Amino acid sequence: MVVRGQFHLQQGHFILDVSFHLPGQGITAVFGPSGSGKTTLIRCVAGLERATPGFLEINGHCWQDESRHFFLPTYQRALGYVFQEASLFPHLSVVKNLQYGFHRTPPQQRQVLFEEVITLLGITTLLQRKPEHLSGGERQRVAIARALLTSPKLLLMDEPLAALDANSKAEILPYLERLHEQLSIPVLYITHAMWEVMHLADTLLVFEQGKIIGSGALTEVLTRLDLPLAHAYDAGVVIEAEVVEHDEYFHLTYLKYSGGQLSLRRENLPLGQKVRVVVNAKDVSLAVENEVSSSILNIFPATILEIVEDSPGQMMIKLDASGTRLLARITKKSSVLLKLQVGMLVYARVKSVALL
Ligand SMILES: Nc1ncnc2c1ncn2[C@@H]1O[C@H](COP(=O)(O)OP(=O)(O)OP(=O)(O)O)[C@@H](O)[C@H]1O
Repeated sequence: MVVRGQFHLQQGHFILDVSFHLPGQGITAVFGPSGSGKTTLIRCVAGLERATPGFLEINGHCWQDESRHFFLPTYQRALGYVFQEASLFPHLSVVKNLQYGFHRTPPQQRQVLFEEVITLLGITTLLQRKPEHLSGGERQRVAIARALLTSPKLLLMDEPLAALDANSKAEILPYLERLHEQLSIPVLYITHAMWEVMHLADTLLVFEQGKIIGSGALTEVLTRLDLPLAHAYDAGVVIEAEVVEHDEYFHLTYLKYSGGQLSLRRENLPLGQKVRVVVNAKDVSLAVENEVSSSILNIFPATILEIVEDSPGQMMIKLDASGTRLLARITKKSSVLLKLQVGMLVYARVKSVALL
């Protein structure tokens, strides 16, 4: 199951020139500076622009193939589109807004149940309200539900949280996470916020000046030292882990991940719960010996994969800690004093692990 495409489109001075091959499920975050072409890509995928050459196939369904002059118009593409501002019909109640899309999909093509989507987005108690009586976060949850109820083969989300305040963003994220766990629809998710990428993305597409400069699994792309992301202030990695133990005496929670165990401040989470944690490059220091006298709890043996100058006087080090990628930002002076080299075994000391 894959989503693959290729578009070439000129608009004024701007040229979109991309080709991509993405997993057929999960969330692909589309990330890049303003004006780099993210919305243009989504418009091509939706059939709102006709790129030539152009090709698009969604899990075996061809929507465009210019080599045989084939272009499926937007209204025939089974896609859901969620924008920054939820565009609900103001005169209809929430339930009528939802039924509108649901009933337009022939019963034999429906892939989701009405009740299932309402429960998933937590909107059961909002059904009789008019959109004007909903908060921004609630409106956006209804907009997502409405898009899902059309049984799309692809969900396009163009900065769906950008217009919300911090509280509404935090309120809606768990619903997006659930959507991601429980539905197998591929999602293209445009955002400017690294925080959202780290929370939600499985795959990352990085845009610059109309081109895709990086694409692949989230951490693989986040740790590519030739891309700007690994040199941003908040550069870091995401680790998928599971809660395995709580230590009441020391007020710690232990997480298991593919490379071993991590501890963090006691969190009220059930055992077995899957979580994501972020380890920022600025919170990782390196030692050439394992100092047992250190106050740091999370220390991992790791091999240096790459070393590059990050900014004047600062180095970015890419590490492999038993199969898990880490980034460490250290001073150039420390790098010279420790005689760091590619292939060397070091100890990565992680000062802080943040639960997402
Ligand atoms: N109809 C058009 N005619 C000419 N240029 C256009 C047209 N539509 C978009 N552009 C230009 O194409 C470029 C890419 O725009 P696009 O909206 O895809 O960027 P973006 O990455 O989504 O930006 P943002 O993050 O600010 O939404 C911009 O330079 C924009 O000015």
